[in-house]
Amino acid sequence: MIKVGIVGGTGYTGVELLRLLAQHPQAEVVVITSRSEDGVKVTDLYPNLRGHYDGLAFSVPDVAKLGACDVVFFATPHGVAHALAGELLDAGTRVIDLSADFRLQDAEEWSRWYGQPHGAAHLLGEAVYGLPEVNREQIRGARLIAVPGCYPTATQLGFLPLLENGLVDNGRLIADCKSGVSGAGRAAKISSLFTEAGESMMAYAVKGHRHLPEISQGLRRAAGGEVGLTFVPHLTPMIRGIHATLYATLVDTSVDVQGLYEKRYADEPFVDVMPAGSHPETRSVRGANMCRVAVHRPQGGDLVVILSVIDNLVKGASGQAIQNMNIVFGMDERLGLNNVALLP
Ligand SMILES: NC(=O)C1=CN([C@@H]2O[C@H](COP(=O)(O)OP(=O)(O)OC[C@H]3O[C@@H](n4cnc5c(N)ncnc54)[C@H](OP(=O)(O)O)[C@@H]3O)[C@@H](O)[C@H]2O)C=CC1
Ligand SMILES: CC(=O)N[C@@H](CCC(=O)OP(=O)(O)O)C(=O)O
Repeated sequence: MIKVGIVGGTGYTGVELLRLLAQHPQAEVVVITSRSEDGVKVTDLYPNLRGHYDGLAFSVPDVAKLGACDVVFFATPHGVAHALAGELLDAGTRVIDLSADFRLQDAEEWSRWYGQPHGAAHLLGEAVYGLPEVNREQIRGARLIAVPGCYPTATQLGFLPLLENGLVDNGRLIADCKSGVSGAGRAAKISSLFTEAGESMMAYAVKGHRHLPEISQGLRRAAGGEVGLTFVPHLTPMIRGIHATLYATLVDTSVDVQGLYEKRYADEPFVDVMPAGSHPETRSVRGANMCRVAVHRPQGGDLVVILSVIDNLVKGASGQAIQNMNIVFGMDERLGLNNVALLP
């Protein structure tokens, strides 16, 4: 059994880790932290977990206890993993970070976007970006994994086959993305109130969102050179889900884009290429570790539109984190991960 610790167990991604790990045959959660719920039983706060974590209570983060785990997930705001990851790695514990702390390879770029100094730049050299569809070999055996963000997962999986094959104008990429409100975390915020977000939709951070450098970094790697990306996130009145509508201009209109996507993802357990012209809905991935993509050529010209949907809390965070854990420890990548959505 792999002994698991979770830092940030009361937040949305922390609880999603608990929900998914409850069904993992090779992993046992032995430490779960919360500063605000210290001493509270997990099942008292989250009755949906009754019968699974009955003996487990939240405790304040303690490096000695966490360092006795085989792997520690960070489901915390940025900066927390910077402070603790080094000591855990020294203790021989693997670290899988759901925050953005180790996603950008350039510490200065990270500081610019996150508004604080990078707290662990010396660890960036060994941090592996945990997008299995790109980095599976590097993830195997890695000590430190940076789990991609939710918008970056949907956007990169949608664009990758086009960029890897040099099929589009890399300077004119557009990602028009919508997120459910759980993407903003569980902490109280006026913009997340039901009365604010429940019946409204808005774009935000059009001038520049912190996922822009992360997505661009991944797309540059795929394209083997510079890319020009416009990324506009939106908040929509749903709890879970990311819907990415991606636009690119083909440089060769004779290519079979649908066939290319089917081939690229044929062996990927968590990417589903739908029949050409499909309209994947976020509810078709709700609760599932799955990205569904669909290829469109609206006017049959040089415009290609890719639709990509994920559950932000599963393939966009906790499910992908567990997928990484499975690969790191050499297990079947699909263990504990249901890829069947809750709703049709
Ligand atoms: N929500 C989403 O869809 C996604 C989130 N992410 C990323 O995952 C991370 C977690 O997100 P989410 O679950 O939504 O966040 P939440 O705000 O819902 O939860 C944050 C958790 O971190 C704990 N925490 C806060 N500050 C500290 C601290 N200084 N030290 C230790 N623990 C702390 C909180 O508990 P307490 O205060 O009691 O200690 C809480 O359990 C973030 O970095 C987020 O950007 C990534 C992809 C998708
Ligand atoms: C709807 C909403 O607010 N979404 C969050 C992004 C989700 C996320 O958790 O991203 P990181 O892990 O990179 O911080 C936002 O736009 O900031």
